Amino acid sequence: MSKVSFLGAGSWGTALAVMLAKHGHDVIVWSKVEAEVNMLKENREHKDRLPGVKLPDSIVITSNLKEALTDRDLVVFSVASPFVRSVAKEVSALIPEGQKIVNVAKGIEETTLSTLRDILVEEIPQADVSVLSGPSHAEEVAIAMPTTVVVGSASKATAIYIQEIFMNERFRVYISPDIIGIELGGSVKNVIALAAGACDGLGCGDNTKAALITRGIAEITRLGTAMGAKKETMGGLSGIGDLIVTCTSEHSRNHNAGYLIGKGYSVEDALTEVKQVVEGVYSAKAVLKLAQKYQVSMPIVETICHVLFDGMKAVDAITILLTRDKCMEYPELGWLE
Ligand SMILES: NC(=O)C1=CN([C@@H]2O[C@H](COP(=O)(O)OP(=O)(O)OC[C@H]3O[C@@H](n4cnc5c(N)ncnc54)[C@H](O)[C@@H]3O)[C@@H](O)[C@H]2O)C=CC1
Ligand SMILES: O=C(CO)COP(=O)(O)O
Repeated sequence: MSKVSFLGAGSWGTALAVMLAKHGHDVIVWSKVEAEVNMLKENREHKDRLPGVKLPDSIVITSNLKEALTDRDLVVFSVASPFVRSVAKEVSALIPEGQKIVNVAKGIEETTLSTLRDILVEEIPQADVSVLSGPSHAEEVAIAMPTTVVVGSASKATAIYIQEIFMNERFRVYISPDIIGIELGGSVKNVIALAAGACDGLGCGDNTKAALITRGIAEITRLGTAMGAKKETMGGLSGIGDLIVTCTSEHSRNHNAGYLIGKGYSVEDALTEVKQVVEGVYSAKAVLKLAQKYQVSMPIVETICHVLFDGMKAVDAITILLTRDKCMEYPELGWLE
């Protein structure tokens, strides 16, 4: 059994911690948020995020970083993307050479366009940093609904090490060397899910949702392959798999925020209403800047940015997307003349 610490005790960190503890691992959960630590200690339950899911007695909750980071086999980064850099800076001096870290958050840093793993590698250069992603809502993982994810790592041995820790009869873990593909899929799908939610809020139908998912994965694939990701990963769990669940699930924070925006809420009001982190809002501008940098067309991302940041109405966004210049579905196919 392994010694695993979680940095970040939101719904995802808590759900994974509960799962690992139930499978016999020695689990410590740390949070920067004092109120969260107190609530978890007092109630042995994350009342805000995962009501009804009891923390096994074996889980240690702490606000002491030294306690959380001494002699651990694996450190899981489960803070929301806007806090990955600050937490990484704070913990770096306590992380030993070769420490295995796995990031489970999804996002792109707006100011640097760095992926979250890039941030961890930059701030904690002595660590061996991997990623875990896929269609996996915390609410379902916490109650052991069958779920599949993929771990991306530069080293096959590390990928297998992390796979061994997380895998159980209800949580299947695949491994892959395509770290950038996994990270981009997980980050960009949140932006597309905002659009899918907005369409639902406007009362659009299943055709619209299918169109967004299909053209969404086309955009993710264009950006991903331009940045060195493999096409296969875009058709995998961290690509189309996560895009489908985020665009369709009642649990999705991004879909729910988009839905409210489609209903006419301001972005601010929608975020207040959803309460938990809506990563697509934090990543949208970064994804658009990446599209410009790599000169790929991402019309859905561009249009949702106008809705989020320039006051465009969601209903007008649909017209704009549908009336763009006529084009081929996949221009690279061409015709043999
Ligand atoms: N909730 C889910 O079903 C899943 C979430 N994810 C990803 O995991 C990440 C975390 O998501 P959730 O747990 O849902 O978010 P959440 O909103 O439930 O929790 C975020 C956590 O970040 C930490 N945090 C908040 N403010 C902080 C600060 N100032 N400094 C340091 N840490 C702070 C806290 O522990 C907080 O609970 C996100 O990137 C999300 O996309 C990935 C898969 C599933
Ligand atoms: O990434 C997720 C599920 O795989 C969570 O998506 P939301 O943040 O939209 O809930």
